[in-house]
Amino acid sequence: MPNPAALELVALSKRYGATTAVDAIDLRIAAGTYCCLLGPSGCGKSSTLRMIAGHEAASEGDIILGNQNVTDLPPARRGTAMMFQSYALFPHLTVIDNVAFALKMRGVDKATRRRRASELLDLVAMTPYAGRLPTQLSGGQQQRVALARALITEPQILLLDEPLSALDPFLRIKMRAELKRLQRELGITFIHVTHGQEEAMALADLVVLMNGGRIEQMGSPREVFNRPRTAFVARFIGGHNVIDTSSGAIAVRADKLALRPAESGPGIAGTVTDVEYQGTFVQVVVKSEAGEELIAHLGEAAFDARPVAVGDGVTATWDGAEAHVLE
Ligand SMILES: Nc1ncnc2c1ncn2[C@@H]1O[C@H](COP(=O)(O)OP(=O)(O)OP(=O)(O)O)[C@@H](O)[C@H]1O
Repeated sequence: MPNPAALELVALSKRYGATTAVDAIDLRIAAGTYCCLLGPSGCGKSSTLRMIAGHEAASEGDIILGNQNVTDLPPARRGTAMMFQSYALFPHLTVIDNVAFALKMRGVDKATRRRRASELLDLVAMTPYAGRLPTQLSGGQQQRVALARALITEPQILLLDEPLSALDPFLRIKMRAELKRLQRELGITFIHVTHGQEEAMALADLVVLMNGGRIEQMGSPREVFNRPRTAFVARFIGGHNVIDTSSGAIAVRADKLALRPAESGPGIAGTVTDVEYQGTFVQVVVKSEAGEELIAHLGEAAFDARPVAVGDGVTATWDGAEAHVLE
């Protein structure tokens, strides 16, 4: 693999007629990073990815890969490769011919093509399936072939558009671990579009959370989870309560909320509306007098020490140090 290069987006925008899908975003991704573009449907993740790939022209701004401005280069000359959600394998070609396809297009001789394709099949543990057709493979196997096919051009950056969304939950978690392993082994940059916050947290070195065509917050999963900048981030990333106080909105993690008996001092008074046992914790939903829902994740021992039931009056409290002021 060639030396991986850093990627920089400079005031990058995409407009479709009157719709601004991506609104002047600035982003720098260090070489060898696993980056997840995360956000709700329509926030501009795929448009950003397609502009990096060159499948979509930028309306404004620049895409710099290493020290080359690739904004106006065709996809094949950028040093990027894309893996699609549908895998897009050629149904009439065997697994090995699917993987070798890009090299054939580039006029590479047959022996070299076969050797490189075999190496990549080995990398994704698909060597025993080299002679099969795509229809004779499971979803997870098709995905491995699609990965091998994208990697054969030795990209500096692999772009993945919702790569796990077609898989069942069990396979999704298994393939998620494989993607991470592959990225670590290859040492190249992966940019992975997802709307799943759990997926992004599990995979990313860098989470880029988008909202309405802009970057709402970026950082390591722990930074974003522990220091959400806005109410949108706290809600989207989950596991937080967004609470309006007299001095503005704050976020408090569900596992940092404690429940005391009713009228036991400062806090938010409310009524328990739901109790769910979740194995490692008990989720208690409290409806405040103002009608807001608060979620508390109590450790099993803490719950057993002071159990609550639906209909109980409680006061939700938190340590001041656990309250994150939101913009
Ligand atoms: N080809 C297009 N023509 C017109 N509008 C488009 C086109 N592609 C995307 N859009 C619009 O641009 C905005 C961003 O779309 P984009 O596909 O980038 O979002 P996304 O975050 O990837 O969403 P999803 O998770 O649903 O794929 C949306 O409002 C979408 O409707």
